[in-house]
Amino acid sequence: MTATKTEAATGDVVLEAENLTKHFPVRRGLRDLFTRDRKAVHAVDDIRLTLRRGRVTALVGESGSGKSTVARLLAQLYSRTSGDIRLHGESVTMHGGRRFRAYCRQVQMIFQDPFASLNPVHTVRYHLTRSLRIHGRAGKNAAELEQNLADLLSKVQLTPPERYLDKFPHELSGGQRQRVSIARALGADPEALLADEPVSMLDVSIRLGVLNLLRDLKERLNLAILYITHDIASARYFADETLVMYAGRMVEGGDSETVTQHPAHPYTRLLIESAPDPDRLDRVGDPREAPEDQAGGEPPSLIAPPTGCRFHPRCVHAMPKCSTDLPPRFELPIADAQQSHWAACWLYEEGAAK
Ligand SMILES: Nc1ncnc2c1ncn2[C@@H]1O[C@H](COP(=O)(O)OP(=O)(O)OP(=O)(O)O)[C@@H](O)[C@H]1O
Repeated sequence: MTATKTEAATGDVVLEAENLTKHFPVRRGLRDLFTRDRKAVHAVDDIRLTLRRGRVTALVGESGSGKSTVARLLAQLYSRTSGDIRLHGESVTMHGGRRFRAYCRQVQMIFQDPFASLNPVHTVRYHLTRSLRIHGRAGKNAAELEQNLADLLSKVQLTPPERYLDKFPHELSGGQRQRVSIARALGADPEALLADEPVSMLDVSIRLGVLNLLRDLKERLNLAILYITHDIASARYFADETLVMYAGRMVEGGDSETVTQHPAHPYTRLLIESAPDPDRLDRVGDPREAPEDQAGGEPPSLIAPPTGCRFHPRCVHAMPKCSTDLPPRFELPIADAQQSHWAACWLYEEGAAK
C-alpha cells in the first residue's frame, strides 16, 4: 500500500473516492482470440463521493447500476481499474501488509443477506469473538472478552446478551441476524460502514428497526455510513445526503430532502415516480404531472454503453447534444447555502431550454 497526503486530510471527511472506475473484462470466446477486440463491462465510471463522520450518504439506483461495485471497491474487495480512494486524505493502494489491515479495520462492510454472510455452523459468540480477535480487541483475559462481547450485542440492541451469544444463525430472525452482522462489523471499531442493501432481504415490518439502529449508531459512534439502496423513499428518511446512479455513472446528488423532493435529473424523477407512493395515487392518469413516466425502455448494455449521457435513449427531454457529449455536474440553486445540489444533465447548462 502506498500513501500520499492530500489537503483533505482535515475535518470530518473519513473516506473519499475520486474518478473511481471499474471495468470487468468479458471472457473471450474462441472467435475473439483472433481479433484485438477486448470487451469489458463498464460497471462503474468516474465515481466521486465523500463520506463524513456522523453522516449517512445514500447511493441509490436500480439493479445493475453499479452500487454494489462501488461498495466493494471501497471495501477493497475489488481492485479498481483507475481512480483514487483516500482514507483521511491518504491515498490507498491495495498491496496487503499492515496499512492494508488498518484500512480494512476502519472501513467495514455489511452485506445484504445476513444468512449468507454468517457461517451456519458457528454461534454468535464465535462470529463476534473472531472479529474482536482479528482486530486485536478481544481483551486481556476471558472476563474482558466476555464484557466486550456483551458490549457489542448491547450496541445492536440484542439484550440481554446471554440470550443470544450461544445461538446459531438459524435460531435467530432475519432482523436479529442482520444485527449480529452489524455487531461483527463494529467489532473492528470502524470509522466507516458500507451497508449494501442492509434491509432489502428483511420483512418490511422489521426494516425500520434496523435502519433506526444504524442511525442511532451513526450518532452515538460518529460513524460515516454509505447506505446502498434501490429504494429512494428510504434514502429520504434515513440519509443526510443522496447520490443517484444510472448505468455506472452518478447523475445527481445533494441533501436527501432536496434530491427526493425536488429531483432535477430526468432519471431521478423517473425513479421517484416509479416508487409506490400513496400520496400520489390521486394524480395517476394525468401525464402532465409525470412526464418522465413516458420514458420507457431498459437500462443500456454496459458492454457498449451509450455515448454522451447514458440515460439519453430513455429520456423524454433528450437534445442532440445528450447523445454525443458527457454532461458534467451542474450546480443547482438551493435556498440553504450550507447544502449543495447538482445534476449531470445538459438541461441545467446555462442558457439551455428547460
Ligand atoms: N464480477 C463481475 N464480473 C462481471 N460483471 C460484473 C461483476 N460484478 C458486477 N458486474 C456487472 O456490473 C454491473 C453493475 O453491477 P452491481 O452489482 O454493482 O450493480 P447494483 O446496482 O449493485 O445491482 P444490484 O442492486 O442488482 O446488486 C452489472 O452489469 C453487473 O452485471
